Amino acid sequence: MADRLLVVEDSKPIARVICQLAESLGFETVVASTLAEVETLLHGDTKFFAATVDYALPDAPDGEAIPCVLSHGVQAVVMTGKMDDITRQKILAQAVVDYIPKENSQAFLYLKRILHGQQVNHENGILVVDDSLATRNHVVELLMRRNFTVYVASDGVKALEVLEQHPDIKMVITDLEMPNMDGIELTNELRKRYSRDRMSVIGISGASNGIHSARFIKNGADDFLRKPFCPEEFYCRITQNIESLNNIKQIQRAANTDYLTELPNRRAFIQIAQNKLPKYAEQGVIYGLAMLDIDYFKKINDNYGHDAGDNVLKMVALYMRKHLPRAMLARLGGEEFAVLMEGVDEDQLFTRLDDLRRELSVAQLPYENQQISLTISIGVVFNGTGSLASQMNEADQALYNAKENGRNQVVISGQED
Ligand SMILES: Nc1nc2c(ncn2[C@@H]2O[C@H](COP(=O)(O)OP(=O)(O)OP(=O)(O)O)[C@@H](O)[C@H]2O)c(=O)[nH]1
Repeated sequence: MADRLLVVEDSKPIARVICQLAESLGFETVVASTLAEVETLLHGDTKFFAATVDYALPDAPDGEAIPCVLSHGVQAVVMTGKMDDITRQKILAQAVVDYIPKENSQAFLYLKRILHGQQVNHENGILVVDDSLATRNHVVELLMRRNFTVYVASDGVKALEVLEQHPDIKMVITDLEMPNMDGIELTNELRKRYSRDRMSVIGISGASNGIHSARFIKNGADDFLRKPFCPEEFYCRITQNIESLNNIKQIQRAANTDYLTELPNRRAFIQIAQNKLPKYAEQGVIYGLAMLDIDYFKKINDNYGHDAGDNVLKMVALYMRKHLPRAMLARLGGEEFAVLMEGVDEDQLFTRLDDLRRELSVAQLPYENQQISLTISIGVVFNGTGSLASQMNEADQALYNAKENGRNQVVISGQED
């Protein structure tokens, strides 16, 4: 069921814009235009994930809807036309997610970013390291408001233990002075274990000069906060660092994924297989490497068009996923795919690949109003001994033999006769 967003807003056009952007994020929206309506809704059975709260309403001109929403355990993002410092202080003194001045259309883009963050931030684990319980609790409370998954440790040594147990942690916020292992030593240790594209480190210190920020950064931290910090600055730095980690992850994923089939591409296959082969040899794991190619694929493009060809490539990838759920699959390029499968003997591997071949050979792949039939050829190396490149060549040679022998077959290298 969709999460529900309460939109507290007396201007109908603004409420409509907020509802549209919230619905584009998958929220179900309920609008209230007065404090009285808010109270009625919150006393009812409807559960709300969060609320956007207009600061001034006809029956609540001075932000009275904010404590009302918060007292019902609903997170509030405040939208305000008032920009003065007293209003800002008054809003920030309450446990709101954020406040957004309604100055221009940027405000709505920012709101969308905040709401999306509230939906997905639980996927981001953040470790807070501080020996002061008061500071730790303050930072934890700020992070919880933004729905992050939060862990705590009271010094560097304990922080490393927590990190071992929770691989989902993406960010460490660490104080400088702590017993056993201080923030600088911890940052150093973290950088030995986690690269910058895997983990973000933010240092915190109360020192008034700039020395500590430079020390943190030079020891591998990504950012620095000076105590006392205001919630706005804190959130800006956290969000920016988390977003850049997630952007790097997305770029890495795009660079390693075939856009059409969403299988790993050649680069990813080679990288992963090159890591796996020495481990298989070391641990005596049995495995097979196969090259798979669609027969006469050019004719499919010629007869049905390039889009139909693309669709066939996607369908073949789906059949491969179905028959080889535990194998590593990849589209190497064009109409050529690769399979790396561990823990199966030669007969089992042959049977799985041949089942895939057989099912595809009798399938009628639908495309628009047409049914497309095809066959595939597969070349396999079982428990190869050479480098990945030489095993791929060997599998390619077996594939070539499968094509030469009439296509629509699986050939295991060394068993051609
Ligand atoms: N639709 C589509 N076609 C592609 C794509 N990449 C490569 N091709 C086409 O795949 C075809 C491959 O043709 P060939 O290498 O001659 O091989 P084939 O027709 O499958 O013949 P055999 O492999 O000998 O059975 C070419 O026509 C390419 O244009 C793609 O991403 N989408």
